[in-house]
Amino acid sequence: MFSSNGKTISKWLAPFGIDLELSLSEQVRHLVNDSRELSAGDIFCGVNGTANKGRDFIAQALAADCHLILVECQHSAQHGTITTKPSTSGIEVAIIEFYQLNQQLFTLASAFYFHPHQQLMMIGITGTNGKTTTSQLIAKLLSANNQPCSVIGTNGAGQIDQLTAIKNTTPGATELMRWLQQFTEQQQSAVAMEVSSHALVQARVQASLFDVAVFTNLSRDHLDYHQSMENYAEAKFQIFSDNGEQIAVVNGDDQTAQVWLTHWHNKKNLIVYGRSETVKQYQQFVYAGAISHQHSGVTFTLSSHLGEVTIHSQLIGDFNVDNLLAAIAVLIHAKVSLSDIAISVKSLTAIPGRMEAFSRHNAPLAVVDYAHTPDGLENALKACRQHCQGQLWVVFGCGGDRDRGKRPLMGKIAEIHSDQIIITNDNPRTESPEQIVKDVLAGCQQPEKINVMLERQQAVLAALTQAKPDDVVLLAGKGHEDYVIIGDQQLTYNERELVRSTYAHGALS
Ligand SMILES: CC(=O)N[C@H]1[C@@H](OP(=O)(O)OP(=O)(O)OC[C@H]2O[C@@H](n3ccc(=O)[nH]c3=O)[C@H](O)[C@@H]2O)O[C@H](CO)[C@@H](O)[C@@H]1O[C@H](C)C(=O)N[C@@H](C)C(=O)N[C@H](CCC(=O)O)C(=O)O
Ligand SMILES: Nc1ncnc2c1ncn2[C@@H]1O[C@H](COP(=O)(O)OP(=O)(O)OP(=O)(O)O)[C@@H](O)[C@H]1O
Repeated sequence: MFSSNGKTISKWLAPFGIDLELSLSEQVRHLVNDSRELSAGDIFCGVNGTANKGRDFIAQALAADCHLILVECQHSAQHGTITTKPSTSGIEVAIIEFYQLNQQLFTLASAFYFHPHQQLMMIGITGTNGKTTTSQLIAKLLSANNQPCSVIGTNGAGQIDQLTAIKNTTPGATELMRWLQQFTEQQQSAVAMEVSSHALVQARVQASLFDVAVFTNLSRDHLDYHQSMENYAEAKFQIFSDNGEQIAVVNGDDQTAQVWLTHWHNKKNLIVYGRSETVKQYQQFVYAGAISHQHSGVTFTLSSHLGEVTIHSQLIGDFNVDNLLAAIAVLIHAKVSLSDIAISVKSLTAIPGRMEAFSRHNAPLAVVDYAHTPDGLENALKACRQHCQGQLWVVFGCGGDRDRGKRPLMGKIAEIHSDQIIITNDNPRTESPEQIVKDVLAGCQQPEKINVMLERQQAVLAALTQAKPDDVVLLAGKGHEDYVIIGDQQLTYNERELVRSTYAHGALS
């Protein structure tokens, strides 16, 4: 049996106790765990999930002319049992019962694709906020320093200027290994990938995958899935491996990280970053001091265990200083000199939809940002305030069919940190938009500064028109997304384009 790149994988299933001889001339394509994505020649891995069982999709896999079917079985005694069924084109396809297929999928996919991660510096970034930004900063900075680095995350997978959309922030093991194999073929030397708490709990990835594990911060999110903050923190902690080789890069200013650090007295492979002097106590540290904010960005003194350098960046807001520090720690680990780091940071531009600022003569500064959690909104507003001479406006909403508890918290935060508020649609999905707004308003006490305008484009244009040139308008929640989900419909909506075209051509009166 041969994989798509021609190397033999005839012994692929032997370590899993499955003795299957397939003809060496047969060509197989990819491992796929979703029947909706199968093509002829693929191997279908029918795992059991939270809602479905893999064997429910055997018929689809046969209809897709797949090469082989692995299907998760209930009992270990069934493991390795092989039956056959004809595919649509009449070929007998082997169906192999596989015990704990879901748990084994990572190892199975790694072996199938010849452990591509071993040829790459694997950088995993986890935390409630900052994963996308930090991963893209790392990729841009490493690539600028002759270490081509791809990304995998919310914005897609691939090289930073040609991302392909993917279903999950952190793909399942089969899709992940396929991407990694592609990156090795493209002569990439590193991958900066976002690691969601869901992926860690569901074993889509293993800690041992990562040469570098970055933790940004922890705040309230995804409680519908994790139930408690303790479970959520434990999920994030799973990114750290105790094999002694992985380097942990953690935010020393974050309370959850501080608890972990107290247990890590003797941990050698550790870089602690932050904006508090306390991070300097660690053997390896990255610290930002003397931070100053200008219209053109931020300037700070970077101190580290290797020395000091002045950093200027066009990015705005203190949390971007944190994201830069995390990225700089990774670059230091990758042996990039401090002076080269300073040069490459200077030419970095904002990541699309992440505190991306748009300006026009005689119009307010508009900042498009993906903030959609209470903490994210608060940080984005605080960052905008640092750059605001007049009034601070915010246009935001909350998603439907998701964590309802955060809605009044976001209302309250908007009220505390801004002068003018327009509450609008985010992705209401199947919930009533009016009810979502009511939930947001439950956290508010100053109706005089709040307007409700459900149609999002109208809300954005109203804010840009009514705000004064020295005001700042934060458009929070959509970021890079190019749609709004209302009911079951995904409608085209691109906030970055809306602002760009309004500022390029539109009349603001
Ligand atoms: C709740 C959850 O996390 N579900 C994830 C989980 O699916 P599941 O176990 O529920 O799958 P299932 O529906 O029971 O189906 C079982 C198996 O049958 C397959 N299937 C299913 C239907 C079908 O027609 N054919 C088929 O083959 C599925 O691909 C799956 O392998 O495993 C799948 C494969 O890895 C994931 O794609 C899926 O993510 C769903 C789509 C999702 O929306 N997850 C969100 C909550 C998530 O993971 N988000 C994080 C980012 C969070 C953040 O914003 O930070 C992420 O990493 O994306
Ligand atoms: N280090 C940070 N700390 C706090 N907030 C941040 C940080 N970095 C970015 N943010 C804010 O959080 C929002 C989400 O940022 P980003 O997309 O980088 O995080 P994320 O962890 O990838 O989130 P998601 O998985 O939801 O995309 C940003 O739009 C910004 O407002």
